[in-house]
Amino acid sequence: MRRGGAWRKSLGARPAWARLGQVLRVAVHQRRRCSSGNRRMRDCALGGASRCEEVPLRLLAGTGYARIIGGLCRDYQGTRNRGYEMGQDGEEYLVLTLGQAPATASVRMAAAAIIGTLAVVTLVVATHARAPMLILPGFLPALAPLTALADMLTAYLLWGQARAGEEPALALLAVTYLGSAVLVAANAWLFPAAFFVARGRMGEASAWLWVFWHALFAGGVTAYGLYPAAWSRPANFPRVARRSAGIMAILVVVAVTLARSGSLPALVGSARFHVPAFLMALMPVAMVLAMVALAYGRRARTVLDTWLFVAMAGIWCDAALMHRGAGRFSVGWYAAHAVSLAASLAVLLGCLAEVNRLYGRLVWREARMNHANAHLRAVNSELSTIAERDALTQLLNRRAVFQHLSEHFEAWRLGDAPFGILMIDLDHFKMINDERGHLAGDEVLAQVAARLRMTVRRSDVVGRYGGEEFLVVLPGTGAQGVRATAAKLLEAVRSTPFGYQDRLIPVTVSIGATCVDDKDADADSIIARADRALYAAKRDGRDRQVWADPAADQCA
Ligand SMILES: Nc1nc2c(ncn2[C@@H]2O[C@H](COP(=O)(O)OP(=O)(O)OP(=O)(O)O)[C@@H](O)[C@H]2O)c(=O)[nH]1
Repeated sequence: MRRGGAWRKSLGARPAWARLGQVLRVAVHQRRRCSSGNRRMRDCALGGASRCEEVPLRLLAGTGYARIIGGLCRDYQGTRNRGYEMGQDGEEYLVLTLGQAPATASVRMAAAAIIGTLAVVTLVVATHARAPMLILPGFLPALAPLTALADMLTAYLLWGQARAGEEPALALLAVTYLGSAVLVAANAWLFPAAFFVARGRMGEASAWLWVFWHALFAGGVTAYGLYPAAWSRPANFPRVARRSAGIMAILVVVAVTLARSGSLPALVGSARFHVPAFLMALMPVAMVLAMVALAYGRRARTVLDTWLFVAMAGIWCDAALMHRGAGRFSVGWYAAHAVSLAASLAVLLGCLAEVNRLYGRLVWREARMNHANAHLRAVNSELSTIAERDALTQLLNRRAVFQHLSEHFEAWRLGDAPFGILMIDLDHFKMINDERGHLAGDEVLAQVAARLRMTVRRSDVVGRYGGEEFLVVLPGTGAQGVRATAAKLLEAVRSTPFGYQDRLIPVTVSIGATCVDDKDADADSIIARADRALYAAKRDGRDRQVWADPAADQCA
């Protein structure tokens, strides 16, 4: 059974509880989306036998990615591997481009409002389209560069998106926009009296370039709309990008050459731009075909497709107004060019708005993540303190001090200087507990610990090894230094009694001292030796140190 194979595979490395939570979140989410009654969407449900289970999954639950994957499922069935890349840890991550981000309700409403406005403007202007207007020679030279620039920027934006997601269809669209920019520029360049003094056939070349430009744009968008989802593989990206750029370059060169050759039928009659009826009839049909391709080929559900739909609607209005107008410098002609600039801006501005919106979300998400990370770091450091420290004395606990000892032992084995240790035990501590209570005992322990810590060097390691027993590790210290330190500690504890409430409690300690030896197999054997010395110190009368001689005097 194919169902859910990839999902399970990609979830496989995670703990069972995390997998269950993730699967449930996706299932709940997709069921919610599927409840709209749309069969295709229902197919996307976790248990459905659609192709959406081929969508590799690396969900970041609660970040909105589930929704996007739902959108992908619905809109791009069978687009296996598309828009994904392998992370360093071998997991697949979603790469979201504008060609995949689903259009939000507000984007759709804005697009619908713009199309409505365009339709109304076109209807109103169409009734006066034939009226002649003042001849403004600077109009086209001013407008066309803007249109060409908008197309070029759109091409640049789309190319970036295409490369990021390795989407061949987006590359095709980017190349279409680039070709369109070149033809717009050529159309304005060859327009009579725009840049050159008018002569010859009254700018036939320019008129034909206008036709080629519209035909090429409609053709490119249709190809993008009908681009088979099954071919949308990253592996196809370089080939499709190269081929479409090559074909577009040939088309543009052919269009400019043909337009300039003078071999095409005249479009401009009596100094007026007049496209023959058959061409004019073809033009809106081509636009409508492109819109149908967008609506049914790609379902126009993504941000990009939505704005592309607006652009096509604008160009349809442009062609209709040109058709209704009475040639150059009529109301229809002026309005058509203005609408065509608006159409060129549609995708650019729409996509920029989306990029801004996504950037805003990214910034917020990053801020939230930084905050969460800071919190995590604080909790981690608190946890490691709890794990390492003894709550009563704030010294290292037994595990941590033993860990330090083991590390020093390993370092010594690898050639570091020898070290010594002191095993320190409070004398008759039971009596303090029995006579003054456990709270007094606790207080004495804490104060002794602080005094031990203060007496030794910063680099020495002091830990609470047991109830009233402390372990001190003295790195880089020879026998003489170890003995001297033990003497200092005996004196530090003995010299000043410890205060508890308004009483002074005299305390002494016994110390077993030793240093690392060649015969030591591990840290435990040093501890055992120090322990024996401590026992001897207790036996010999307490308040003293006893040196446990290693066979070979490493510490000398
Ligand atoms: N208040 C307090 N007492 C503790 C703590 N840990 C261990 N003790 C007590 O320390 C005492 C240790 O008693 P013993 O092992 O007989 O040692 P001692 O009385 O110091 O006698 P010597 O070591 O032989 O000098 C016991 O009464 C333990 O209950 C602690 O965290 N707080």
